Amino acid sequence: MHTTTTDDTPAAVRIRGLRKVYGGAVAVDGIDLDIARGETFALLGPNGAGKSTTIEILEGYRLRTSGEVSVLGVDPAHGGLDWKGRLGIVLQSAAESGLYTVREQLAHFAKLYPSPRDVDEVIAAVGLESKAGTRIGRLSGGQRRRVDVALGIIGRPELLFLDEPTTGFDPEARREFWSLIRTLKDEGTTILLTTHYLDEAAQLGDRAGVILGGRLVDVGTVEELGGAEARVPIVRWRDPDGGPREVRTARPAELVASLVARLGGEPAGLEVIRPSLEDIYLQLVRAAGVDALDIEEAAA
Ligand SMILES: Nc1ncnc2c1ncn2[C@@H]1O[C@H](COP(=O)(O)OP(=O)(O)OP(=O)(O)O)[C@@H](O)[C@H]1O
Repeated sequence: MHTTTTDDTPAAVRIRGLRKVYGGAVAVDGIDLDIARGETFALLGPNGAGKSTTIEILEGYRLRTSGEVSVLGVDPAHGGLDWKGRLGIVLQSAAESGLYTVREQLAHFAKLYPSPRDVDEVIAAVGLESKAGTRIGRLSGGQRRRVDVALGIIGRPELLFLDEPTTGFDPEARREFWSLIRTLKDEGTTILLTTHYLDEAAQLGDRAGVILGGRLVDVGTVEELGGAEARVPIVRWRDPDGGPREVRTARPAELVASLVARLGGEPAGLEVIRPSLEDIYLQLVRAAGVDALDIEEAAA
């Protein structure tokens, strides 16, 4: 039977004052966060920001230095097998055996859970039907990543951790993966996702948080992140002398109408841009002074 939640904790994840220090280096520096049951939360941040460390503490893979953490009502540092069976985990890099076929590996893991999904359904959901009988060691990088995702969902988890799940996916596979995640959401699965693909966060996340230097610098719905100011549209055009112009205005239509009147016709190179989540994220990262290499990697 599917494990029902008997604890009375309203949040799936509750984090207070979380810190992790490796040697002398602070990787996570006082994070507070609640993730509601059934919510999909996207954790964003450049390389080395502390996302994986945070997630791995929640999964029970790493011990925290200090702070309070509760995952499905349990402290992950003391989570037993029952608790682990309620989680689905897709690590950043997985180490599944290359010797087994996709179907064998999934069938093996399915046996470890009280109420697993059907192996062939999961294989189809991650788009590996044609590779079900192939040894994992002979799959491409993106196909192996799909096996990781399949292993993460085979146990019908209440809470699914996805650490950069679509790295290496081709664009079509990413869209198929998004539709799989929407199905899991509809079934009530709580999902904590890290990703460097901002469109993925915008597509899937009910809320998102940005971690910089181990601190959560902003949390909000995907529509709210960065604040209203960051979302003001940008109007760009070229003046008759060729000079580029750019104005941010909440009333772009008014500005364009006045430009048309002033220039006596269509402004050259006219663009009205509404900042995307990626633009807003990059503004946040730049404002925090994170170096350019990390920004480029994060946006890549
Ligand atoms: N086992 C470890 N020992 C020492 N330092 C570590 C260890 N794991 C991570 N760190 C350091 O902690 C910081 C946060 O790393 P973490 O892997 O959590 O970042 P991240 O946000 O997941 O990055 P990425 O996007 O590259 O996966 C980094 O400075 C990293 O070098």
